Amino acid sequence: NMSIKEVASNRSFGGWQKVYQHESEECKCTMRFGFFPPQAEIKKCPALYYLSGLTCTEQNVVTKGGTQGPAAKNGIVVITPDTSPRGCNIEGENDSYDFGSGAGFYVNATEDKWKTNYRMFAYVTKELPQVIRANFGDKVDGDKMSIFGHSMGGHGALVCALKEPGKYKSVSAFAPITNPIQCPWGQKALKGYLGDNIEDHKEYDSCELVKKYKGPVLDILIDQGTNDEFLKRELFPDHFQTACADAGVKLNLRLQEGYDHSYYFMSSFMEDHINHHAKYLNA
Ligand SMILES: N[C@@H](CCC(=O)N[C@@H](CSC=O)C(=O)NCC(=O)O)C(=O)O
Repeated sequence: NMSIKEVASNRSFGGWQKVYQHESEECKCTMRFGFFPPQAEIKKCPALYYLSGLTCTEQNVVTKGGTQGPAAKNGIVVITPDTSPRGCNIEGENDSYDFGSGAGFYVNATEDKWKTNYRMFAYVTKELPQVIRANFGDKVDGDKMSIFGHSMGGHGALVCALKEPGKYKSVSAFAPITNPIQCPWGQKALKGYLGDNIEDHKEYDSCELVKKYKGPVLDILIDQGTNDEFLKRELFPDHFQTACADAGVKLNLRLQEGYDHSYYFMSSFMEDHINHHAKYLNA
């Protein structure tokens, strides 16, 4: 079932910021996503997917990310999925901010309790692009996709690009969780969704995945605030920098003086990220 229902529509920067909902086959629940097609009436636009962080729905970036202006300027559709399945009645799904609802971590879960619904990797990389193609074939150029995200969503974006070589024309991230197998947020989520085998966790760890990446040349942009309250405990951009250097993958890691982990930080550099993707999407 590819049908979608509009739940919000607001004029913005000459386009329309939409929110849709649909019944997801992968997540077996109703999922929402933001959709901003700036020049829908004029030409088919390439698509840029944005993955949000812990506690977010599709709303956070729609209202605070500042994506619409730069997306309109570059003629890019921005698609912003939710961070997890919702309302699945799984025991414990709402118990913590960093696991379950709002914290899908963009994996395909294998643990019994979670595996039926928590399939955010398949949802983001396969189902949602199919839904977009089926509903907006006239608005969106389905062959041109890129991906970026924040924190848990920065991890998600890097993992999607590294696990699906060639699917995305470019990738970038704000303050990503780059080495989840070594940080508390990542260890909790990967153990909870995937079980105890560390080899399975490595399949969703950017530092591990970049070591064996064999796809088209990547040019990764990462912005990281130096006053980010999660930098030392959860994010480890230096680990990813070393892993990229060892693997010969181009990474532009920019340390932004005084910025924290919030949307104030991201909205400050949103235009740079969308310009980065435009270079590849509009080539
Ligand atoms: N003030 C925040 C603290 C936690 C936080 O910064 N959450 C981030 C994602 S963290 C990693 O994935 C976030 O995007 N929060 C939502 C927001 O709109 O800022 C909080 O209490 O959420």
